[in-house]
Amino acid sequence: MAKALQFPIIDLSSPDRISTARSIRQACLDCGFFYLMNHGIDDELVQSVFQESRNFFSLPVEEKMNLARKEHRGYTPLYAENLDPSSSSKGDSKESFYIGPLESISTCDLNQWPSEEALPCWRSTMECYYEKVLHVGKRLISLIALALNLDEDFFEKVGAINPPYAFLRLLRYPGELGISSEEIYGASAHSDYGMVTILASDGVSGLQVCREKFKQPRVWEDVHHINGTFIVNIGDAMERWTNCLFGSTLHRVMPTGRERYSMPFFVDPNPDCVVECLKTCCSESSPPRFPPIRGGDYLEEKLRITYASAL
Ligand SMILES: O=C(O)CCC(=O)C(=O)O
Ligand SMILES: [Fe+2]
Repeated sequence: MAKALQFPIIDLSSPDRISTARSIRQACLDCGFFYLMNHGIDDELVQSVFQESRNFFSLPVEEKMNLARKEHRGYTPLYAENLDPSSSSKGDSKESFYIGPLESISTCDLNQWPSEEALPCWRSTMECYYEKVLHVGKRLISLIALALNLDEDFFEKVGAINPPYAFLRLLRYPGELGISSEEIYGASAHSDYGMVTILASDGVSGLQVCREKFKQPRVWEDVHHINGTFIVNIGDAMERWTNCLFGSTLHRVMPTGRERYSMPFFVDPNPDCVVECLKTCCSESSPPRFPPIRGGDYLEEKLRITYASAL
């Protein structure tokens, strides 16, 4: 049995930004995960996105495959991804749908959308949620900049979020899994690749975190759902910027026998932005641990490994 874990709760509506930034800093130093409350997105909207997600995943598989993933947008079937190729050769037992930058943000819309006949409110619901959660992401990133003793618009100035490069991913983990000789994960152990991830889940358990990724054996702790909050975690780009001061924490989703829906929103750095160690996070005794890298190059390489290794 995994131990249960309680992350700090950050109140996004607090007028005291300095104190909020201080709490975020502590959460990022401790484990890189926290709950976000009073984020300003109505639960009614979140529930309608879950409902539209259920509507999509219950379409016949041929119809879903008409929207098969291209340019990182669209549908990926069960077992098509493997987030930790070292732990299992079979892919992860989840299906997903990715929505990238919208027409209003990006010069070209590469998204794929289900037909209006099949799912009339789908696109407008997803676009509405995407815009709102992106706004939350931008507010969080300016608080993270403050938490790093930087100007609050630091990540804008270095081109990380203008234009923003964020992906909403709808996930469905089936309840029933067939018999397999290998251990099957809903999502195998990984850290997220971008700056920050904002996760909504339907409350079904399964998400686990390993707070010390370099320690063996790994200790996994259950993450509880708190109604009305998002779970936020730091991704690899932020780990590289901060020279591991803010670590990207390993997490995974274990099958529990119950169907589960979740929707992570990944705020990745703009592909042209160079992610390099912040001056405030290195010194002679603590030199940069990673070379500078274009955000796009890092993401492409991680996605290539994720999809290449699944059967
Ligand atoms: O489904 C979840 O709760 C987490 C999913 C996740 O970690 C991911 O997609 O990166
Ligand atoms: Fe993740």
